[in-house]
Amino acid sequence: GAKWTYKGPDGETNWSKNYPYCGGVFQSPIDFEPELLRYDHSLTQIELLHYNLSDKELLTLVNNGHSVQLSLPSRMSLSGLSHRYSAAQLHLHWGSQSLPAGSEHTINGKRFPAEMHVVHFNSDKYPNVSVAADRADGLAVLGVLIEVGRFNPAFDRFLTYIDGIKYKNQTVKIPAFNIRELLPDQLDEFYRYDGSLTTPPCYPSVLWTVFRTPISISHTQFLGLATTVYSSTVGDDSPVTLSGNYRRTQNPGDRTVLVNFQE
Ligand SMILES: NS(=O)(=O)c1cc(-c2ccccc2)cc(-c2ccccc2)c1
Ligand SMILES: [Zn+2]
Repeated sequence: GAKWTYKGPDGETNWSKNYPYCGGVFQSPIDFEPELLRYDHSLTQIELLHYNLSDKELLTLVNNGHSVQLSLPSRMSLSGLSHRYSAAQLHLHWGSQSLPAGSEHTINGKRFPAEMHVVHFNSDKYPNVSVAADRADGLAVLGVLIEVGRFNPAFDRFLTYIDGIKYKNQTVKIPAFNIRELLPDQLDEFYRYDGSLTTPPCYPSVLWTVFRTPISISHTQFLGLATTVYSSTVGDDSPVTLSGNYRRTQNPGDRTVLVNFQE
């Protein structure tokens, strides 16, 4: 599809010119402001199936020019939702060295340094993520807020390889690992709402689950993420650092955000 960026003339205010859904309803991300939240005791826990991958298998890490993305096997899945959702990929959104706030979702206006998305598709109804991507019940994405603090060994399982994907369209195969270790210890408290892909084509096809508890990475790990990869291709005579790859928060409209916790 048409190229899009996070800054400049192809930036988010113009996405809807080529991607009409980006100007539509149920857009993500949103700010979790107190007035939007509604406690729902019937929200069931998310269960992660087969997240503990063997290091005998290889995953593809790619720089797609907009993010760093790790492929995931479809035998990894979520239960506890209305359908089974099988994993497809995980990727990140982050700030920059000078502006270290790059999460997509915000909590009462607080933007975190980064955010990880684990993308799953409804494998009860659809054969793969591409078919599911534009169906209203097609996708379930887990959002993990990332703060800077303690070093995160699980994060280094892929971060140590990003020197191999400095440029757009570069890929590297990495040994798989326990993806559960990338998620917060506590999965019991989360925000749940109906939204969209936060990048073009912005399909309103995502059931969002954003965990309340952030994970921590070290400042060095954050700088590694924010300063190593380029959005430009190898040989491009003016390399552009890939950073600040987050969409601003969208109008919630009359949506409420369900939460399974009370202050
Ligand atoms: N941010 S997100 O979780 O809504 C999301 C981001 C990206 C994305 C795309 C380009 C560069 C970087 C990130 C792709 C998808 C996607 C999910 C299912 C099927 C197709 C695409 C979903
Ligand atoms: Zn994302």
